[in-house]
Amino acid sequence: MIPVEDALARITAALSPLPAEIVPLSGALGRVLAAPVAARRTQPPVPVSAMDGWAVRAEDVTETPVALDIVGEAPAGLGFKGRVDVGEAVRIFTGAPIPEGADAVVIQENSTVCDRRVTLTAKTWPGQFIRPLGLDFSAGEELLPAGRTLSFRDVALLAAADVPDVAVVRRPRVAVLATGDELVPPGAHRGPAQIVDAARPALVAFIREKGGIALDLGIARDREDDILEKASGAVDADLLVTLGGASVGDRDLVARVLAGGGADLDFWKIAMRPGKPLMFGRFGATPLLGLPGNPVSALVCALLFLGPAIDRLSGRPSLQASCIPMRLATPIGANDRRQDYIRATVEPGADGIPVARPAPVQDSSQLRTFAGAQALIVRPPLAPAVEAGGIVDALPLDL
Ligand SMILES: Nc1nc2c(c(=O)[nH]1)N[C@H]1C(S)=C(S)[C@@H](COP(=O)(O)OP(=O)(O)OC[C@H]3O[C@@H](n4cnc5c(N)ncnc54)[C@H](O)[C@@H]3O)O[C@H]1N2
Ligand code: MOO
Repeated sequence: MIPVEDALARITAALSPLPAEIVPLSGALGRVLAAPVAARRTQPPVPVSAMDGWAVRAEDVTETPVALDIVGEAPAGLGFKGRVDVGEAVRIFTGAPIPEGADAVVIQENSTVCDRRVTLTAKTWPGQFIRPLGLDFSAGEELLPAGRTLSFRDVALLAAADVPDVAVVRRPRVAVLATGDELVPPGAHRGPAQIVDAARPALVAFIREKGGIALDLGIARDREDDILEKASGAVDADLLVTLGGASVGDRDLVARVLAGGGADLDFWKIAMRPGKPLMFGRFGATPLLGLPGNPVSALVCALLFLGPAIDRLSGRPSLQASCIPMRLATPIGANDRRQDYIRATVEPGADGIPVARPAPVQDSSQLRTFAGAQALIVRPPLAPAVEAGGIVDALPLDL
């Protein structure tokens, strides 16, 4: 059994970011930049007004009230073609270029208009309510780094910077294959003791949530030919994830069968609970992550290993949540040699430290406590017992 950190390091070292492709900005949300993006224009491209009001020479408005001649209008996107001379004002709107000669804007709330004259009732100073050239960014400046997962805010920035398309890392294609004679898909006709395949739909969802493309290879029966045939559907995938058949039972065939069919295992079994029989290697040219069958084991391993694997293929730094200190609501015993991930709900703590309440039973078949968990308490190998009120490390899930 290898430690969790070693397993993670071996998985990420065996994978590299996928090649880039160009996508229009309309399809860029959630994609990962393959290269830094620079602004293609300066914003604002000229000094502009930040308010609706009057473009003036500040030195004409040092004493108020003062009446100025209205000599024109500066709409946004167009501006006023002439200049503002001594004793003159131009009607201006938010975003419009500041006319030549003007160096301040008086907001319209501080003005009254009579005939072709405006009376200003508030003093101003050079630069007031003017957005200088390049206030936001300048052409050629790097706006976003490679590896950035694009948010809707980034889309706004790139659009404003006149960037119509971007180079992003190709989406990882991740194939998922469940194994087991006992499994039936949710909703299908089944025998009284058959088991519903819960982990495969969960993995498909997880892969999508991580920005990958899930290739659902279905359920393979516990037969060599079926496992090999279905696994061969991953030939174009960037990663093959299998579920189950990883342990020592007579029907736990996955490692054996895939090895016969060209798989090369780097490791098999890690010092972790749940999730001991985790495998990693290659099936032909395709990287292979073999998750244990117990559904909570499979999905905790997905969080800890599949997530970072997809991040690595996607060319982004791993977004894995890091541990934070939490206070224990109930005591936990000393740990053995496997790093433990204990499902817990979380309550606010009086001193600001969140309080983690471990589910009383931690069987790796119990999906309800997994769905309801807000954190996984991480117990390193051989960690001593902790009393109620003691501090533990925990990985927040979706607090
Ligand atoms: N004698 C031993 N038995 C077991 C050991 C061991 O070391 N010695 N390890 C246990 C641990 S820990 C785990 S985890 C499981 C994992 O074994 P497998 O990967 O071979 O999993 P299966 O036997 O195929 O399945 C286990 C269990 O989970 C159900 N299952 C499988 N796939 C799914 C799915 N897609 N959705 C929902 N449930 C699934 C399956 O029906 C079994 O009930 O082995 C322990 N045994
Ligand atoms: O590792 Mo198993 O995952 O303890 O149930």
